Amino acid sequence: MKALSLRELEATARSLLNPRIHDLFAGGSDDEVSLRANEDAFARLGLIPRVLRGRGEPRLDTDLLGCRVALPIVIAPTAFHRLAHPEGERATARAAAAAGAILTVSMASTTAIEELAQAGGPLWFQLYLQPDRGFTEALVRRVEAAGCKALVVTVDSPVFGRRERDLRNGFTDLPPGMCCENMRPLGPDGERGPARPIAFSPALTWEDVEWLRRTTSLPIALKGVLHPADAKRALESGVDALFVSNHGGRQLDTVPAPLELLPALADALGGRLPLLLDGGVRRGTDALKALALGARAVAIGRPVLWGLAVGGEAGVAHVLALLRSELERALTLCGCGSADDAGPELLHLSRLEQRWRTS
Ligand SMILES: Cc1cc2nc3c(=O)[nH]c(=O)nc-3n(C[C@H](O)[C@H](O)[C@H](O)COP(=O)(O)O)c2cc1C
Ligand SMILES: CC(C)CC(=O)C(=O)O
Repeated sequence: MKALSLRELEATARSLLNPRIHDLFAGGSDDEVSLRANEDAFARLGLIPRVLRGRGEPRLDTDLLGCRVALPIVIAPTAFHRLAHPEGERATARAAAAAGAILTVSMASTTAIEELAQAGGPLWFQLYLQPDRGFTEALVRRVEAAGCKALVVTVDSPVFGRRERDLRNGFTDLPPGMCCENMRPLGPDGERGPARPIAFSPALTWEDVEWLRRTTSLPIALKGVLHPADAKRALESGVDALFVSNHGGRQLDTVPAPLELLPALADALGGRLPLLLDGGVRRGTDALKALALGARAVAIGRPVLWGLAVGGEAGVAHVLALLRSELERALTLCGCGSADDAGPELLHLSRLEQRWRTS
């Protein structure tokens, strides 16, 4: 029987996965306060529907960084899909292409970007800026040549978060035969060298982002900008979008849920950059709440890994189909014909929040 919800799918994935792999995917950093906060924030925010608006069947298609997509739900970058299913990222890419959804390929993908491009769907590529600019530039050229439509630069990882589940389980490395395929430098004849480790650098600055801006004409999204002052700074660096994300609660712990930080970021930017949100999106109503608070789209991380673990390509297709139909239903129940109709008036804000937002 197919899972009726992402929660059911998560439970099935848990029963199928090796517990160390399950923990690697499910876990957060330190006390996992942010991890829990992400889902809780959606549950705590209520929706107040509008009625009798006659908007008909809702439309989900939209534009994201120059890509026409079938739904405002993006696949967030997650590492190591081949640990979830033997076909790994290839299965994810095929499911995303069939659904008309963007797949953001992780820099820690266990499949080469050229192979994923064969699925034919729109791809974004997630980058950790490496201190070796020559390597970073070569990788950017490689993903440009593969046809990626945007770069998603993750900026919340000047050091890797401390994930105690992995330390307890002794998970330190990928099994033999698997590596971060895009970290293998291409030689002059196209042969691939050994994979380099991904470097996390506390020395990176806005100047590195500006260097990247000068180095590529691809749209650039910064992932993990949470402070309104940084959002304003991002405008000056010439980037094209921000991912409001706490890395699924895996980097700095006790960072509030992105949903709670979204209004202040939207206010700071005043519509000058599109915002995407990830962290804890498990229902169509969650996506609707983020859209109502000003996100252009949401992204999902772990649900895709659960789908892969349970059913490979069909499992990921099921994840996207469930969220799609739930979002359509939520929009219809709220009297919306599209995400454009969804605004903060649909949200049950506390009196305190209402006063703050109107002051
Ligand atoms: C197993 C796993 C691996 C991840 N790998 C990456 C990664 O390689 N790069 C990155 O920027 N974010 C990575 N993330 C964070 C996701 O892109 C995303 O921010 C987060 O998973 C969203 O929260 P959700 O899992 O609750 O949907 C990873 C998250 C998980 C759970
Ligand atoms: C292995 C890492 C590069 C993937 C990551 O960002 C994460 O696990 O959160």
